Amino acid sequence: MQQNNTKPNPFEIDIKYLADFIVKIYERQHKFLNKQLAIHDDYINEFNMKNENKFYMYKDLKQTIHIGIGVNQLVDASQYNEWCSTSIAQKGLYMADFDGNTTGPFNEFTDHIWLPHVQLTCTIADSKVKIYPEFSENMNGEHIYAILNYIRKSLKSNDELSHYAALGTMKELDVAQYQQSVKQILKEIKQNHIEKTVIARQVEFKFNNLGVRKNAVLKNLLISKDDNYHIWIENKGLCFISETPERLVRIEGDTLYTNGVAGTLYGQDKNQQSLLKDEKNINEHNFVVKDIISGIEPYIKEDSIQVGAPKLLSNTHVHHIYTSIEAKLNQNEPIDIIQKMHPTPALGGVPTDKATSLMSTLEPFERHLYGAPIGIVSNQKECDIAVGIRSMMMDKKRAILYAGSGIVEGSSVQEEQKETLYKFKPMLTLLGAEKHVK
Ligand SMILES: C=C(O[C@H]1C=CC=C(C(=O)O)[C@@H]1O)C(=O)O
Repeated sequence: MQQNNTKPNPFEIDIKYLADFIVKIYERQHKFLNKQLAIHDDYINEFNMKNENKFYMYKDLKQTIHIGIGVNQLVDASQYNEWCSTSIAQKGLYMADFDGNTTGPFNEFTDHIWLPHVQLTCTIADSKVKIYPEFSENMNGEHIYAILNYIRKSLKSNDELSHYAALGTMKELDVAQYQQSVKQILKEIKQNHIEKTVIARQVEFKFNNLGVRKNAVLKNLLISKDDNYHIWIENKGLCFISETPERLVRIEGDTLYTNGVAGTLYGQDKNQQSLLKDEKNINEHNFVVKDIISGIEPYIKEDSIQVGAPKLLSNTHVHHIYTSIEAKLNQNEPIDIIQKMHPTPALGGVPTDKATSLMSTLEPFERHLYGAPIGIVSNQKECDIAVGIRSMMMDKKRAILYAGSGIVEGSSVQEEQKETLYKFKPMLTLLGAEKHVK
């Protein structure tokens, strides 16, 4: 990243062009990486091969968008403190896979901080977007500003992409096995071994031979009105995409912010406020909040914790009970805190060990980035980390969608199956395929 501590000059665009601007950046990734200063052809080819389709976009709950193009360096999470001791302020994308087993499709990135060649941080104030470009030492800054300028000149709000629908067939996978698993968990709960276990399932959306228009899917993610994290991580054409309401942790200065999000009502035409009075959902929510608080206790100052009153968090397809939690840190070790907090019972269960081992014997697939901590980490000991639910892994031929729900006493197989079907809707909407779920 840039070799000085001064804030780079911001680049400004009108907010109405934001989605198109980012889609165009996505389409022109190679242009950002190609023209290096005085580097001969072989190097350029090798450089392009290495950086092929390595891109991320992470929009946090404060609407700040972080974009990364290419990989300049991968910092192993265990080297975090050494990285912090370098004087240049840097930030990058951190991801873990769900259970720390690094055999997933993004295995070279998991438990690493991905420092891109070009990083764009977009902040929104009034109706303007300020874009702060930063770039690695071997990049040409003038070249990057020239591409940004070129894109700005070519902008005309392009609605066409957002009406796109991917054509294909949808299939719920392993339904009988899922139903059996919910019954099995309910049995374990009755026998009092376990209070809550989250079980997930998958839907496959196979594209027809036209394939998928990735730039249209990205645009749909960018124009989504729901107040969630929006995540796109891509490596060699394989994309992990998530629209998640779950914050694991945000650390800003000496303050830690986290949320309990659990307890669900699905569908649009229901009395949403009733969720805040529903005993089963309140119990499920309380497990999560209690566990999060005990997880952060070693890291926070006594009596500094502020827990909000439970509120309704409403999205287009599903609504949750939400509790904000804020505290002052007594020690700031972001990576340790992330690893200690994950998985909260919103994704694992109570007690964590028993619930997660039951979950892994019952789910017929690896979770990889589904439910994993993903977010921005800086060497100034700040971070903003989401949990990768309501997500999909997409390539040219198909998308595998993931969603789960917490099973507690009083859960029913049909209700949980339906709830998860609604939780697939945000990803189906990005594909323009939501009509597949009635
Ligand atoms: C595991 C998921 O949701 C979790 C997060 C919020 C509410 C949940 C629930 O009410 O079951 C789940 O614990 C998912 O969407 O895949």
